[in-house]
Amino acid sequence: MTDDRLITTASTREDEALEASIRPKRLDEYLGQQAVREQLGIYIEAAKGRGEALDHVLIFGPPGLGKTTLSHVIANELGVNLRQTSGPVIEKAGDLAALLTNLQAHDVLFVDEIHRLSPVVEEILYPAMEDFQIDIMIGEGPAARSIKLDLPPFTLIGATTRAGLLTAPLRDRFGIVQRLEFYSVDELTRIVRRSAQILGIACAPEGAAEIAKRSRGTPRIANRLLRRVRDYAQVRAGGNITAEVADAAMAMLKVDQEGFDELDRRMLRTIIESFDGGPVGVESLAAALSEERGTLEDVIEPYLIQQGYLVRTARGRMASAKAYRHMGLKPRGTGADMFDEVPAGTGTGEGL
Ligand SMILES: Nc1ncnc2c1ncn2[C@@H]1O[C@H](COP(=O)(O)OP(=O)(O)OP(=O)(O)O)[C@@H](O)[C@H]1O
Ligand SMILES: [Mg+2]
Repeated sequence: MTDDRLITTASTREDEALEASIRPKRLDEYLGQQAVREQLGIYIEAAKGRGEALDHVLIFGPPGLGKTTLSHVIANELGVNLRQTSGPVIEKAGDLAALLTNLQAHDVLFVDEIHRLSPVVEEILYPAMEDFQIDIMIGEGPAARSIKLDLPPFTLIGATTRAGLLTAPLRDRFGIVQRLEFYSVDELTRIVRRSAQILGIACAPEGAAEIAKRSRGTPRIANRLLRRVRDYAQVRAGGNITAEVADAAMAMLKVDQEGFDELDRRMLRTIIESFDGGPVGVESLAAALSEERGTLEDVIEPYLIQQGYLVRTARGRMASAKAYRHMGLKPRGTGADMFDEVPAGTGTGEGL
């Protein structure tokens, strides 16, 4: 269902095609994520200086924030090959063993959706990460025996949308853990301007800013909106993306001032109207919206929470006063606006 969302964070075939040209390849083209870039820059330089493989890296953050991109950037900066796979694709221990034994010294093995590795496969990964060794079983039945293979020193880069789903032993084996944050409007403006330049799109700075503002803090969405606004500009406005053209295009696309689309608004409206503002459990909410729980948790709510529209409590999700106002409704007297006005940790005083 979410696949036809314009602002879906999942990548589409059109994305993939343009990907190659606009995906940053070096650390200095990777915009935003200041702290992550600075730290990784140091770790990479240090590992290269010592002539060692970079320590294993875990990257987590919501879809479309640049996990895959960053992994490629790291391999490029290290000057090594990157082999790419993903958790659900590695079915048998042997699949992983084949990947590992084909690596060259200091190569990067990128495992996307690493939280979806099967437990048997994960077991193989532990000694591989720790000692660059794997135990594999040869043969079956009574004749079966286990042999130890040495691996070249390599760097495992794992990416996941939710670090909470990783088992503790796996998580502990990553020396470097980086969390990607939603991008600021300024950062996204720079990303839009860079993409427009590469794709040869005439985009005024104010037009780029307008697109950036509605991109839900997410570069993938920013790049996609840029392409849709370009189509509109080409047909209706002589090809130039100004602030007004961007605004008109986005109105047509039904992306509102905050970058929310139908599904975001439906989620907020459902909490407010069907569940009296919450708290409502994520399962009930998913059922009411006919969406998968995972989609709500990974794709929709992180940004709503970060922006303060949604509050996650032990008893479920609640709409904040900001959400009521955004939907053109008057906030409830108690719970809802309490979360909006009272700074965290100041207790329950005010509203009650
Ligand atoms: N820091 C950045 N600077 C510029 N462009 C970026 C940056 N991060 C990501 N992008 C762009 O955003 C798009 C999506 O990034 P990417 O595919 O790396 O996201 P992801 O986190 O791997 O998403 P998913 O969880 O769906 O796999 C890419 O097209 C890339 O060009
Ligand atoms: Mg990815």
